[in-house]
Amino acid sequence: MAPPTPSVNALALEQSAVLTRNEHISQIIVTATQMRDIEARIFAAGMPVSALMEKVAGLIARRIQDILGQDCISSRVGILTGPGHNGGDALVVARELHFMGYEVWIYSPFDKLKELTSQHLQYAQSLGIPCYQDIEQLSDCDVLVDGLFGFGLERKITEPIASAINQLNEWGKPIISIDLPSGLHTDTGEVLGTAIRATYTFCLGLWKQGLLQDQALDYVGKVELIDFDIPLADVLAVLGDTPEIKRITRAAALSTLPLPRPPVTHKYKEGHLLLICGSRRYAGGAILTALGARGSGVGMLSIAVPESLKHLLVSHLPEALVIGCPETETGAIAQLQLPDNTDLSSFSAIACGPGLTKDATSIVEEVLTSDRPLILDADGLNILAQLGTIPTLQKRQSATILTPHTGEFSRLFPDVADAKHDRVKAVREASAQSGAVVLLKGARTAIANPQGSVWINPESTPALARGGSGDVLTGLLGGLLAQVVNKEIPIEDIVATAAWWHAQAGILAARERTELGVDAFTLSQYLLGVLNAEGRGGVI
Ligand SMILES: NC(=O)C1=CN([C@@H]2O[C@H](COP(=O)(O)OP(=O)(O)OC[C@H]3O[C@@H](n4cnc5c(N)ncnc54)[C@H](O)[C@@H]3O)[C@@H](O)[C@H]2O)[C@H](O)CC1
Ligand SMILES: [K+]
Repeated sequence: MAPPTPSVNALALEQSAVLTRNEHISQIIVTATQMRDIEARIFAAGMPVSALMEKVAGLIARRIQDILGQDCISSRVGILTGPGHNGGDALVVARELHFMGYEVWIYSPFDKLKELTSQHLQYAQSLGIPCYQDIEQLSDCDVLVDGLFGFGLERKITEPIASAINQLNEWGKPIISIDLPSGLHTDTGEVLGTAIRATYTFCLGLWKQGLLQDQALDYVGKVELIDFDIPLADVLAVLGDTPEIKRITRAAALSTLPLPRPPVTHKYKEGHLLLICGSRRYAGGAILTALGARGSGVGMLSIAVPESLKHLLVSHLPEALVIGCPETETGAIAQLQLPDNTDLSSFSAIACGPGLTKDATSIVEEVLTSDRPLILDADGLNILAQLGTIPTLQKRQSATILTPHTGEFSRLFPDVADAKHDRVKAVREASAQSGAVVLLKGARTAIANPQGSVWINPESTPALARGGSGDVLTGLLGGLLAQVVNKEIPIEDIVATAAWWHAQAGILAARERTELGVDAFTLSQYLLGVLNAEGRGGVI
């Protein structure tokens, strides 16, 4: 008798469960130690190591076939094999590509191999696949598969492998790295001696932390995850209570957006953001921050600027309530002169800093005493650093978000780990010490909360490396925060969504205008295009 047809609900639940598992796996980032412990659980549960290697390498071989295309004859594939199971993976790939009809050549410079790796080498040779110890022998290959080292790399790569890797990089041929580009530290992404400059990196099972570090970006190429069905239970059992490090994914970012809006609402229910920004010297920063806030869809936007900037802001943002404040001789805000019957607690959130100059110290001190969720950026951060980051923030009870770039970060947190070496560690320490959510800008922006959880934005564009981009982010984040701050969403998730949204707008703009065409004003105009591209133009 045929098994009962699962009800639509059961299928939907199963589908949603699969999506939940896949979505969760795509967010998780692990260290080498965590990966080793997770794989140990799988082996302890009975999965033979050789079977897992066969499964993984089969998936890799099929992805390579997708990339090379079915035209096997024209592709000579060079397989670089190391002493461990990364090399084992590569040798299984060699065998499978050989059976698919590709011309395969192997580079195997190591004498001592792990047992399983040694067996695969022996079988590949028995099939007549040429095997060499000199990298020059593979100089005619069209594409190379890098199975030298994976997450087992423990120390600096030395000769003769270092020279072979440098030679490979000089050839400039496409290189597909298995798990990580050989030579990259699995956790920090630093180069251990030298490293393969990959065209593609097929990360196996779970995202390795090193692949998402700024210092790895010149080496990883286009990264993708090869999911080999690691049970989520095994992952969670190993990660346990350790604070998570997660990739900001599209699904996670979109889930935080205040969409769809309730059919019955009004402008004050959709958040009221107070921006405090600008000076006679930096009027543009105020405009760009305000345009970022406009792009967030915030219900009401108030902008406090020096009086001499008031008409300029009104001309750019007629919908905003522009508050002209008394100004210093240098053209900075001297006093926050809010409209009658309003004070700082009248707003859902406050964003303060872009273009302020350091002559607005008293203003930053005032907003720090407010009970509102507060974002500090640019000169707001420089002034906080002068006031003393930790002692100043320890007095605050409400949510604080800091959005420094690396330079501002080192001024704010001079005693914290070097943000250039290990951004995850640095941003975690800064958040724990300050009690603030800290967004450390970079090619891979990292966000930490005081409990040690970290979000990393895995995708951005060098097009954003322009003056004013950060101002747009501050406004966007402020507007988003003002809309959702009362919706029981963790502050770091809101910050992660703003970082994702901002980067996606840059990517979208660069796709249409090249990486040279994304000035900050243009960036602000592409913000809503991201949601349309995601098919979320206001409708789920
Ligand atoms: N765990 C598994 O069974 C599976 C792992 N997968 C793949 O295998 C690697 C991890 O394998 P492992 O053998 O632990 O490490 P590596 O392959 O990276 O090999 C490291 C190997 O090299 C030695 N070594 C370390 N540093 C150096 C150095 N600087 N110079 C020379 N030799 C060095 C070290 O002693 C090790 O023996 C993982 O990335 C996956 O690719 C499969 O995907 C699934 C099964
Ligand atoms: K590798």
